[in-house]
Amino acid sequence: MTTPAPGAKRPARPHRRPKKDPARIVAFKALRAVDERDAYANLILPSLLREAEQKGMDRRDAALATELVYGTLRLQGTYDAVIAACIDRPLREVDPPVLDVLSLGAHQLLTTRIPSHAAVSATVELARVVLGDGRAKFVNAVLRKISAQDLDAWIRQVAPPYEQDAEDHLAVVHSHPRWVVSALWDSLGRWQPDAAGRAGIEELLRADNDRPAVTLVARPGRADAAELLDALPESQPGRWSPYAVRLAEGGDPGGVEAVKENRVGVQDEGSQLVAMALAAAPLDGPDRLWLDGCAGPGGKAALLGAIAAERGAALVASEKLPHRARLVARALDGNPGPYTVITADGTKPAWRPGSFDRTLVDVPCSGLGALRRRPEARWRRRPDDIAGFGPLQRELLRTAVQATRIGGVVGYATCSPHLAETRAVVDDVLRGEPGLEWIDARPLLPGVPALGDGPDVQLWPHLHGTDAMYLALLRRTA
Ligand SMILES: C[S@@+](CC[C@H](N)C(=O)[O-])C[C@H]1O[C@@H](n2cnc3c(N)ncnc32)[C@H](O)[C@@H]1O
Repeated sequence: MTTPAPGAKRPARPHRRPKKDPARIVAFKALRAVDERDAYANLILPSLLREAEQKGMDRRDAALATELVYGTLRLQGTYDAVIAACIDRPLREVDPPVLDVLSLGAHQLLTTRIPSHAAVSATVELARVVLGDGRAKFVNAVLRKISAQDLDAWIRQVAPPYEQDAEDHLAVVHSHPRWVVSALWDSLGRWQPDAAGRAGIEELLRADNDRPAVTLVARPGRADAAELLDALPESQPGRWSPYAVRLAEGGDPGGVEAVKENRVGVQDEGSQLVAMALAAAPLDGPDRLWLDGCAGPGGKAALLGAIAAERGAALVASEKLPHRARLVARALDGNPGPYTVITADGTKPAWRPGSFDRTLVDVPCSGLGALRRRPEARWRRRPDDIAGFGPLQRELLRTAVQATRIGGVVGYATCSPHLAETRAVVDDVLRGEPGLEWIDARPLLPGVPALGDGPDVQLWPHLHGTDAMYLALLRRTA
């Protein structure tokens, strides 16, 4: 081989086709769908994985794609701050697909164990496939800057010091919008005043970024937790609910026979506790007919239906949206006792006042209590959404009260700890309805610690290992 003479033009490198890496391509497609079409990662990813598996993607690649999507979405706020420090224009001027590739690269470099050189080269190859060679060069340059230091060093560089602006610091470090940090901190301070310092809020924000275990519910009368624990290696009993079983990491509920038979469902332990507490609230007089007024997709309805059946009571499960009412019907299918699923607007009741002995309204809310399950939700929500839910939440609680007989019990639940969606709603309705008595919910969640000073309860991911469910129980007295 002859060496070119000094100064001679180098021969052009033969064009090499980029290597297609199925895991990263799936991860990129999922991020695009979340970004472009407001898709939910937990819905879009399984369908993309199925498609890729049909084309030969193996389980290891599927696991990598899953980790890349959830990890990138969870720490998006932190990665955005790092990427912004590595480019010379505002982030909003970067094309969204380029930003998605950069975020995937930042995640691999700063949070996974993938060696830096492999993270950069695999992400640049991805960029060549999905963005083209020109933009891949830009990706390469930015990723090389990111790889110059580790996550801690980047955070020291891009987050304001805690002492200077605590909320902004926490927002960058724990990748939550600032207003969400602020709302969660207010609520934690209200419920856990002794554990709402810096350490407390950081534990909560960290818990939002942890992947939650998949929890099953053994619907009473149809299955029991012991049967599941025997059948599922490395599964663990629930912490608080006797019906709960936590799957081992990576466990797939779709493969569990009892889930296929609908005797067992997938349900966070916090949701199980809400249904159990409503069912356990003391009642004078008959206990025959229960209502779930906001039932879709049917998790709580299925547990309530099973408990009601054991007691000889019937359940009416009502849901406004027809497609969600169909999910409720599926969740209740095979329930051992009587039940009816109806499609109805809970604010325009399809039942006579005072019909029910127990009523649950698990109202539509911001979902700020389930951020660990829906990593993209925190970036979609806006502070205005909270006020937007308020009138409907109050109206649904008021109609639930009217639906319940005197002496009966109403449960108001949200999957949000935001004070404007929890205490403030119940306080307002109580002010306008003199015939209501607040029931202390704490004794109805036996063994569950750190429930505050009552009478309502707020669960927390970092303290209870559940979603941040809120529950108030009211008895109709007049
Ligand atoms: C938080 S979800 C309920 C979750 C359910 N309890 C479970 O555990 O599976 C709230 C539900 O209320 C429904 N909804 C919204 N507005 C409603 C209304 N006006 N009347 C009845 N249901 C409504 C939503 O469609 C949604 O399915």
